Amino acid sequence: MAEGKKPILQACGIKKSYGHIEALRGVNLDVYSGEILAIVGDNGAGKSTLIKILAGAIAPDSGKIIVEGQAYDKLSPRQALDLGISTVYQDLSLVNCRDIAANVFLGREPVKCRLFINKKKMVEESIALFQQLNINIPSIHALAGQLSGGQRQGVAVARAIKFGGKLLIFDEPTAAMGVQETAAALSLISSLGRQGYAVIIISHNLHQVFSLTQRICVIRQGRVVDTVFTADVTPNQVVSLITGAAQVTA
Ligand SMILES: Nc1ncnc2c1ncn2[C@@H]1O[C@H](COP(=O)(O)OP(=O)(O)OP(=O)(O)O)[C@@H](O)[C@H]1O
Repeated sequence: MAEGKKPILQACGIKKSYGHIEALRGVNLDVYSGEILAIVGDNGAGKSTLIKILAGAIAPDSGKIIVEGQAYDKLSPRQALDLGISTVYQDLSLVNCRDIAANVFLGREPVKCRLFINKKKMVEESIALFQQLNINIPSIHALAGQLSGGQRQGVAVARAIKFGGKLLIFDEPTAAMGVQETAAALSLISSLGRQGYAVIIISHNLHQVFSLTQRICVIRQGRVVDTVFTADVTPNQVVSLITGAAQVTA
């Protein structure tokens, strides 16, 4: 990345086994603010294991996670969130029977007079956030259960950012979305990079990876085989890195 720029997050020598399966065999990764980085690899390569470790959902067997210069052996989910690392789940994290503002503030509602939930503040701040992120929603008072997949993802992103998210992780962000929703979700992710957030996406869709990212980290059998600038490679080269097939040159 840009010379002199410090990574917001580094994974150093991360190893993780499940019984005799070595899911990660010493993974190194740097992530920078303002970049969208794809992690690609075949099924079972270790992508999900890596992001679960970064998000504090599982602990590595060894290695370090360095966030803004501070090294950790492992993170708890709470610690990861407090450090600004947020995984954006489109389905699991919203309460369908509550409205959008309630979902943005879920569990961290502002109070007034030390007693009452300050709904007005929640609504105003949610509206401002959706404007900043250019997310279209039918109404701030709509219930989460009435939203499309893309809009739900928007609410999840708004919540992550509202509570200090600096590195947003998306696992297959457009899986199960229609064409229009996919376009809106990709445009939102793109704008996050432009606004200075760090973004990691896991995707099997190389077309998406090439249209969205600045760098691509390829994982094969638990190892990072290469991290490349998207502009410097072709999709075929990335496929070769994923599969380990030798490059055939004309
Ligand atoms: N909880 C678990 N228990 C046992 N083995 C696991 C567990 N989670 C992952 N693995 C194994 O670890 C390896 C890496 O899995 P992981 O889910 O990280 O791969 P992935 O690259 O995300 O794959 P996919 O693209 O299919 O989601 C695989 O061999 C998988 O079977």
